[in-house]
Amino acid sequence: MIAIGCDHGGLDIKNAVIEYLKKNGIEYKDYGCYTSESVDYPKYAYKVATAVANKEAELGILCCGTGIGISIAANKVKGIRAAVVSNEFCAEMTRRHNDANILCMGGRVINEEQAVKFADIFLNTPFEGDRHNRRLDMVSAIENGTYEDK
Ligand SMILES: O=C(CO)[C@H](O)[C@H](O)COP(=O)(O)O
Repeated sequence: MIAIGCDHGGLDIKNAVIEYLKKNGIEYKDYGCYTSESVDYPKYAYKVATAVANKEAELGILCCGTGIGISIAANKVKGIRAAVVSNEFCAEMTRRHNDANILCMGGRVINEEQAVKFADIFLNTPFEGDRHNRRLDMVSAIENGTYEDK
């Protein structure tokens, strides 16, 4: 299951991605928001990030105006690696190298077609493992307060 959410700035691209998920028979849960009324992005970041961190969802997608605020908020949840993406290369590499578990995009930065393309790449690209595991272990150690700078 894919967890998806947005604020008012990301609503249109989120809806475009939802259409893509439906067309491709990909199971998803939409955590809101659902209208263009102004809302606060941390609320939706928290809902999607906790669903991913608790393994209720395999991956998440979050959209706000820039993708930045909602990624900052999502990354406060332990175990989350949320990445803002605005090109195809980064959509691919954040899965291959960073094992990102939430894709963040900005509705004031990219269009609906790009959002669907980046989501498609993100959802279909595997993590490469190998040397990247060592680096992600270091990231986890920073998160857990056990990192030793030597
Ligand atoms: O991009 C965002 C956060 O990074 C928000 O969507 C943006 O800040 C909302 O702005 P406004 O309240 O002016 O519509």
